[in-house]
Amino acid sequence: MDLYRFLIERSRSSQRAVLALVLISGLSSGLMLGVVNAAAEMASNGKVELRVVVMFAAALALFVVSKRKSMSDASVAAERAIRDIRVAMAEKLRRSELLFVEHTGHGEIYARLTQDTSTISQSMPVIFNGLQSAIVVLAGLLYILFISFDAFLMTLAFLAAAGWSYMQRQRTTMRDLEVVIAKETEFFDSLGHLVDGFKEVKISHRKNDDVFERVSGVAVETETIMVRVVKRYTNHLVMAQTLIYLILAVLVFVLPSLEWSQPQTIMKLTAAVLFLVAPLETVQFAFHFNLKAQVALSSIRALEASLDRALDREDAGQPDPDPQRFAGFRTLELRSVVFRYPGAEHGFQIGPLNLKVVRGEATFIVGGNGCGKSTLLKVLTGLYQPQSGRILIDGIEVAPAALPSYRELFSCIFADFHLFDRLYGLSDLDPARVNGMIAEMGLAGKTEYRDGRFTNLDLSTGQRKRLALVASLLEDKPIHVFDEWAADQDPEFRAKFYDTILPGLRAEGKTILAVTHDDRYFGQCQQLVKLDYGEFVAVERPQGAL
Ligand SMILES: Nc1ncnc2c1ncn2[C@@H]1O[C@H](COP(=O)(O)OP(=O)(O)OP(=O)(O)O)[C@@H](O)[C@H]1O
Repeated sequence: MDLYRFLIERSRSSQRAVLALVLISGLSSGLMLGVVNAAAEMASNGKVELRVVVMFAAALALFVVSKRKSMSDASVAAERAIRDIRVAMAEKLRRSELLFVEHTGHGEIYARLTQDTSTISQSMPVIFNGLQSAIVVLAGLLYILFISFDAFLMTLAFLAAAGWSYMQRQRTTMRDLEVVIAKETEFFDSLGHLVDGFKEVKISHRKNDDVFERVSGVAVETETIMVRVVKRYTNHLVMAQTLIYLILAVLVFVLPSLEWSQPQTIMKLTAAVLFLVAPLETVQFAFHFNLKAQVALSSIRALEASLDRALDREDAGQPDPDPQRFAGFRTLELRSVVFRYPGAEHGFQIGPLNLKVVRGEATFIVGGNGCGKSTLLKVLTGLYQPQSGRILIDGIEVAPAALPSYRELFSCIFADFHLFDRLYGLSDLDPARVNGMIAEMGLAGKTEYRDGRFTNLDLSTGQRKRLALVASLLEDKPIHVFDEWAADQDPEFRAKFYDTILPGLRAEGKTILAVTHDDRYFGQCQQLVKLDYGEFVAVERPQGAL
């Protein structure tokens, strides 16, 4: 039922109007059967009356109008459904917590938003067509009932047998389709590894073979299940058609031997049963697509439910964050903050941590690999919410509802930053100023800011970081966060970063939080924080600090 509600909600016409159109087109088609049969009978008696011709024309006109309108509504509804799902999911995705997105495979999101949505959209017109055909079948059955009760009972019994046999298999098919959907997610994931890890794959033929085997293996598994599903479907289709032909056989071979049967009645019944063949096939087709669409919709709903659970409560349903709310801050503090990664049995933990960051100062964070420096930055910037402890601005706790505004304080270049081709979130930029900054970063001739986007992002890691720095400086936020920014720079840019850029930012009143290993530049910070296994082992003012 979820699927029907979903389809009808997105139809242009009201729910009743859609059902009325389906009913009218089905009934008008049934009416044509009756009229044609009546005309045939009249023709055999020598004259076809004008009223029959008029009735046929009226039924045909009704059929054309209602069929066209209902089919176009179905297609519009299908496109609307895709748009609705995609927009709603993207909306939920952008409001969800970072941890959820980090832990959800890309394959899961892509498969739901591409494969499953198109399954639903392709199914919708077929399902609407199936509904109309079901009405035609119903009208045909009524017509048979009108001619002969025995023939009606027989046809009904045959159809019920076909329906019952179909229902028996439906659960198995549904389970198969669910497995196919899971396999498709796996396929997207393994394909993602092939593309993202292309260098590694290209350089080692054994790795190449293994990854390819995984991709093709999943494709073969999907094929095997789909072949099973399609075979079951075609078997059923053939069986249902065979039943129809059996009905015909009974009509033409058995009924004439019965005393009461008239040749004209048998002719009419034969025409009526033949008339049912095509709509019955359409109904079966629609059942098959209905099953596929239902399974696709359930998997979309499952991802939607996960997104709802992962909704960043502070980000959802709130007015837009206010970037100015904390912009004039003097101090930022962590008090007894503890953050632990959920899920894993011994999830990594940082804290309890106490730290005070003063406006206009630079805090450098140092520590060994995996000691929690990036995690600390995500907690400090409000991207991860601590399990306990508080974040204070000027001595006042940042309430959960204020977190989105708090996050607006920061401009970050994380170690795994994403370089956008456009300066999203910035408007009225002077391209000459942007290009001047690009030149200062030594990127002139490599990329350019033109027509609102960077002309080239195929840069070295260090160059990409420099371009990210241009974007970050343009954002003009009160706090700059750098996660090992200088690690990929040559000595010249490293020196420029520590000796010119950071002091320049401080001179503008900006606060700096930087993860670094460059001990020769520790004199450029006012606070040095040493982290070990998630705990601070030292928080000090380095010698020679300015
Ligand atoms: N999304 C995550 N889910 C679960 N555990 C994570 C996640 N991200 C990081 N970790 C774990 O947290 C620990 C600290 O990682 P983090 O990236 O904060 O360290 P780091 O000090 O920045 O390391 P590096 O210097 O190597 O960048 C690691 O053991 C890592 O496995």
